[in-house]
Amino acid sequence: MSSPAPTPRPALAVSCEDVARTFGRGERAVVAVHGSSCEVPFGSRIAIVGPSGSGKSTMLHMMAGLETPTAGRVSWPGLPDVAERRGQIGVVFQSPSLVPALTVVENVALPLVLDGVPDAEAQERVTEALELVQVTELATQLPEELSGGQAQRVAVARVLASRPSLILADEPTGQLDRANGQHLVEVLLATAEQLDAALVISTHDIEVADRLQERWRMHEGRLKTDEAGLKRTSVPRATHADTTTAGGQR
Ligand SMILES: Nc1ncnc2c1ncn2[C@@H]1O[C@H](COP(=O)(O)OP(=O)(O)OP(=O)(O)O)[C@@H](O)[C@H]1O
Repeated sequence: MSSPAPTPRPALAVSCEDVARTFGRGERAVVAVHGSSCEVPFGSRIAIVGPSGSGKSTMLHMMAGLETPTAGRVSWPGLPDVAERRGQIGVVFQSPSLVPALTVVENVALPLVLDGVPDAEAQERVTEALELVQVTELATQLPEELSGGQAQRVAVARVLASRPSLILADEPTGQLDRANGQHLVEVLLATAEQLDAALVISTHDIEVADRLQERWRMHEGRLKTDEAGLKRTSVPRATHADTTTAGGQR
């Protein structure tokens, strides 16, 4: 008797339906994102461009599940297991946010330790990630001993070591010179390729955006995914969505 066919992986890493995010209340309320929708399939390479304050970080944080939308919903059809999802979504923050008391190697290993990855495998992944972003020689340094650009590369190594299937990078090259910035984008692209991950990068740098297959634009809190040059044909919509809505996760 033949064994049952494996369940195909749903195509979408994340889907946002009419999401909005307001900070503060009353007169002080700031609408960072107005109703915006998008779909990010596994394997896609997307740049989000837009001026400072247009809502790029807020949008990425909602895609990561770090911010809860005040309206609309975010779902991760291809990452339905809430417990596993934490390790599957890798976020590179605008500022590196390393743990000050831990060395570079300990910072990169931390998520793996927390996820219970066996020591030998964790060590292998950390070594590989440090090599990829070319910071091996900084392994025993503390964050306070690093330049901004070095710290950002370490933060990227920490994400790569987790081998995520959705990589969300917020201005990852903002603190790097041109050559290092280009190298980092190549590393993110190569890693996404290797992992068949979705990669979304917010950036002000048009050279970075040019390296990616699609370009979306944020303007005054509204996301436009249909600019000229956008080339994705239809993406199959998954039927079982684990969802974050206004009011929290379910
Ligand atoms: N936690 C917060 N509390 C209050 N307002 C916020 C908060 N986070 C973001 N905002 C506001 O929401 C708007 C969008 O901010 P966001 O950081 O998402 O923009 P951005 O496009 O990523 O900007 P940049 O390119 O400068 O990082 C801005 O007006 C910002 O001041």
